[in-house]
Amino acid sequence: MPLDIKICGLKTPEALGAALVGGATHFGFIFFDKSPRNITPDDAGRLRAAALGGAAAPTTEREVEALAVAVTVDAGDAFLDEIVHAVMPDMLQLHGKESPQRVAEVKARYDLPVMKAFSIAEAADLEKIEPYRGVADRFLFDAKPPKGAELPGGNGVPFDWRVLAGLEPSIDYMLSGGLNASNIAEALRRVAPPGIDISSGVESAPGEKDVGLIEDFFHAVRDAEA
Ligand SMILES: O=C(O)c1ccccc1NCC(=O)[C@H](O)[C@H](O)COP(=O)(O)O
Repeated sequence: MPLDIKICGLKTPEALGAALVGGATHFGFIFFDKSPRNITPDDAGRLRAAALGGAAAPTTEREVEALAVAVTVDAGDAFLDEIVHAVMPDMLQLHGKESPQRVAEVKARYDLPVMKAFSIAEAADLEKIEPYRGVADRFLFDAKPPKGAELPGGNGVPFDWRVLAGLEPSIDYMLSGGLNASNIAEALRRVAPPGIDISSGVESAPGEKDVGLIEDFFHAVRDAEA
């Protein structure tokens, strides 16, 4: 199976263009006002539209097919309505404490696939996914936020990937948390995840995506795959 690659926290056409040219299968927008990657639904909608037909327009079929992911944290219906209306995302990523019932409700309300994020530190944390199986379409395994961190994700810290060793092979997920061009080869070798997700590792400062770092990351992924 080809590896899914999500570049998250995009705010500029340049960064989105670099992600698409590099071969991202997913691109993420963060709708969380405490995040340095926060973007308004209207701005994300414009960026997405530009990616489909403007300055950052894709030139290959693979780029056109990349999926827009809207990332929210315990968002209510009114905010989700606004995001879905403005962005027309292909997938919703729920990165808060959403219950299985809430995930099911969101899926049904928007008729969109949902990726549910979980903070992982030890093998026991994986038990939390059980009630979400058959409800969420995909999981995202991220590190637990460091003490005092304001963000549930995007903290640039990895977790111990060995805890994924016992995971059932049928579970579809993205590996996330502190990935970068230097550690992605080891992550792919050790974990062989169906997908990977990166944000801080392609930034020059919190929330500032760097086109050069995005390119370096894709080169590292392609070298590791070769
Ligand atoms: O990135 C954020 O600022 C963020 C804020 C609130 C909820 C989720 C957030 N990010 C979600 C992602 O999917 C990130 O890509 C993921 O946590 C990995 O981030 P990083 O460790 O920085 O690569």
